[in-house]
Amino acid sequence: RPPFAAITKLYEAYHILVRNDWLDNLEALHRRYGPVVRIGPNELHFNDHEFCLAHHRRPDLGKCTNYYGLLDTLLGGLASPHRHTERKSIMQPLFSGATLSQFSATTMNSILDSLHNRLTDASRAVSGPVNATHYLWAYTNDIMVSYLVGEDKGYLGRDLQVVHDELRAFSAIELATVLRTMPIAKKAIEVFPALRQYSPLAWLDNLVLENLKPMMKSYKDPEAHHEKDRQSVLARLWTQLGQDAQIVAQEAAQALFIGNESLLSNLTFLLHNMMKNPGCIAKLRAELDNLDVSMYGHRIWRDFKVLRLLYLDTLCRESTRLSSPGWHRQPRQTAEPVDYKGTVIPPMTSMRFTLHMLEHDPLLYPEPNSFKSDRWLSNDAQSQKAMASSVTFGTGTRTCLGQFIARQVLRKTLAGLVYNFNFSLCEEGEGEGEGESKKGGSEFPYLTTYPRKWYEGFMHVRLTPRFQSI
Ligand code: HEM
Repeated sequence: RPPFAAITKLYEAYHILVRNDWLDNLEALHRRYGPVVRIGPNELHFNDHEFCLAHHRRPDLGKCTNYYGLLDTLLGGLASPHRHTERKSIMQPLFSGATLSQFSATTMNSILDSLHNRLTDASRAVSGPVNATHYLWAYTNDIMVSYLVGEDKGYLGRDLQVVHDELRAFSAIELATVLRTMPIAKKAIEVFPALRQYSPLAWLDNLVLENLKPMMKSYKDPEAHHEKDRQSVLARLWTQLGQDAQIVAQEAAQALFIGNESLLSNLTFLLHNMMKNPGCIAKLRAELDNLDVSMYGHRIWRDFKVLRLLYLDTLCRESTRLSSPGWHRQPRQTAEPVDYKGTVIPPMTSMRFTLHMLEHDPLLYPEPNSFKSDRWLSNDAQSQKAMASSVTFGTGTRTCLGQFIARQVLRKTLAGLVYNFNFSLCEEGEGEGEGESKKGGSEFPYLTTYPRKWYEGFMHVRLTPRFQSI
């Protein structure tokens, strides 16, 4: 089961790079063979929600380095649980607590103002649809870059198509697949690190290094010292991660890379789900109407109470559940043998599960492919179990570094958009400009996370302001 997978990792490469049917194939294998299937020479894939969650709580699990490719010296890919705990204890406070609250109440709000202004202009000036993918991409980059390097690059104020085309790191998943299925490609990058310059991560490395250099100078030369240079998250990473430029640059690039694309994807799903479920928009507006708009006008993201709205929260939870990408597995291994329902799994076997499959578990989420945000409203035992079993932001000790930022961005942005604009989805193809892609096969190609270049798809939205003056 399946014999080719037992011999070579090219089985995986074939289904991802050639057939482009990895998730469908995986689901078919589980239907045929049960909850455990072999997907590589030393790799088992599990579709057993309870077991996966319990297993991932073990403190001795390591990440499998071949899967995490270029991330394997960074927080997101460090194999050793001990080294990961050390690194996380340094990095997590920089992505939560006071640092995040300060950012959220100042810069994040200003960037939301910019998004709002730009969309207001677009909704008044343009008779046709807007390319929401371009807007959201510039917006998520403004958020992530300001958070990391402490400087607002103002992407939302520029030509949005140029920002999108220049900055989006396409084909990253293909690169990851090549690195994990063809170890020689990974070795080549280890031996010749300069090759990374030709990877989708190059622009991020350069952006971080460009900001790291003046900061390093500020530490070396007290004359060039600017206090601001030492307060950014990047500066704090620099001092706290042992002033190692390469590690700092790559940790920051990793956070930018994951953050940009996952926020874009999640915001796109949110808007898509709203437009497909207009009843939810009406209910959300009723909840938003309870806020006191006299203080902030229509800029309701400035009201911290937005982050406490229950219905808004359920919409975000449901949309994030549905947006879990099918390519993302969670491979872990341990030096101990593992008992799986009476069968002993040898030490160092790579044991994996796919977030998407657990997030679509029909036992926990009835009608798993439907957008049913009310499933998060109830307080009964079934809902509590569903809540506790959610793996949207990962599992065990290796949960998402950016989950607190992400939660705030999703809630504030959705509230601001729904409160201030009427929007509807254009038919596929309608509003597509010259040179824009429609490839990709799926009904809504813009929902693909980390797409290939030319296969990205764009979400076109018809937008009108809800209020006369905003
Ligand atoms: C809604 C948006 C997001 C979702 C659904 C999400 C999901 C995830 C998941 C499932 C993992 C675990 C990956 C694994 O174990 O292989 C993870 C890890 C990670 N995420 Fe996110 N993420 C989101 C936003 C962000 C943002 C905005 C950032 C940037 C600050 C970020 C940075 C990271 C990092 C650095 C890790 C590795 C953490 C570690 O291993 O300790 N994520 N994320």
